[in-house]
Amino acid sequence: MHFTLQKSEIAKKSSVKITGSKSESNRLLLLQALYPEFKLENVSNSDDSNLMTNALSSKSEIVDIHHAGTAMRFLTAYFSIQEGRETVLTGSKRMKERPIKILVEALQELGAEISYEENEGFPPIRISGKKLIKNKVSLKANVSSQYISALLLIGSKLENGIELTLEGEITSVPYIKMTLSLLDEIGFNTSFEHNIISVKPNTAQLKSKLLTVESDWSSASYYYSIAALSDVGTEITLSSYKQNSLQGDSALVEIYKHFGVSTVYNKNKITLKKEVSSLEQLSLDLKDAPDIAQTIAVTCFALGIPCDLVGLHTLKIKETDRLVALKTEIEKLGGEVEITDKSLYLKASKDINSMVSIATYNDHRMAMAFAPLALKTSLIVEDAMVVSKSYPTFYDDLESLGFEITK
Ligand SMILES: O=C(O)C1=C[C@@H](OP(=O)(O)O)[C@@H](O)[C@H](O)C1
Ligand SMILES: C=C(OP(=O)(O)O)C(=O)O
Repeated sequence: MHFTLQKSEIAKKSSVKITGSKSESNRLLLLQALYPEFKLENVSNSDDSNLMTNALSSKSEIVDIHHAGTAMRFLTAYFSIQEGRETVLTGSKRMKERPIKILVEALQELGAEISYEENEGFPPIRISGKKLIKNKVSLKANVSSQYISALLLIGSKLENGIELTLEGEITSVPYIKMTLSLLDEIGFNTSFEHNIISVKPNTAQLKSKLLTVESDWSSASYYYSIAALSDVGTEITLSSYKQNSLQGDSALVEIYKHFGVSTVYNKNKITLKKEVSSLEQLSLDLKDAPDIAQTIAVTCFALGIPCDLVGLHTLKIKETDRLVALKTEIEKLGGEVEITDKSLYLKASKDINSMVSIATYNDHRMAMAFAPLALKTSLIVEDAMVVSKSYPTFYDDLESLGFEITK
């Protein structure tokens, strides 16, 4: 269903409670399935986390994880060590185009039995769960950090733990560190030095524990964009966040200072405040925070600020080719964009075309990144509920700020 977002004004002060981080939730759900002794709170209510929960308790041979990339990668590792269980792990049409060979080969090297059901290197895959004996493997680290996190998550269950040697440039590093920090928090021993990562085997009895998932920083990015597009003095309070986040997208705090958005931490809340800014152009390397590239590109377009974004080599294999999708949709609105396989350059623009229909390509972040534009002009968001992949209540929360949305 398409939603129309009328040109809107938002309240001077508003607040929103955002669901738990999808990335933290999907790691912790898997770890909880391996180690039932701990409990979780503020788990993400996203489709992807619900799919993860259901997949982990599924008894059927075919497990379909739709568009959920982290679930696909993490569950490939998980089902590889479920001794005696045969699983066909599949997903949406797009999931069948998202590569998994690097992870499958690493698991096979450790002794896993995995075969391709359709195209070599891509889901669906058939996994015959067994005990993995080996513990050392090398893999390419510049395609997706999710392969590395998947291996680390099961590492503690292997007889001798796991030791990974990462080849080439390491991408999306904060997501790897998040995995290690969560393992540390539960009580495992991990290390990450240069290009070697290890998780020691689980020997001692783990203590039961309540773990609280921090709210999602990628979801917060849309409010940073809204604040950047708002009048000076506008304040938006978001919960529940912490200053020492495990999520790399908390880089938003520094990045949005360029747009005049300051962040004040108060207990478990952050307040974004729009101040005067004189930004003329922006250059950023987003290899550590790929999921906020769309948000930042649209913020710059809305403000008529040229930007040069690099480190975007992972964007082509996400929910859609996000580089092509951004170029196509920003150009419909009147902008001019140049892309390569790993970068995006947006020229300065003055006018924004009105009532443009934004295609979302089964990508939640396309819908959410363009929605703040309603502060500048009316627009249509196609297949608007695509947002449920990570943030099901997105439009209700925008309405609470003052956005006028015709559903
Ligand atoms: O591990 C994770 O939770 C994620 C890692 C990142 O993927 P890549 O490492 O493929 O860039 C990110 O884009 C994705 O949304 C979530
Ligand atoms: C890339 C994303 O998710 P995934 O890879 O888990 O599908 C995302 O949420 O932006």
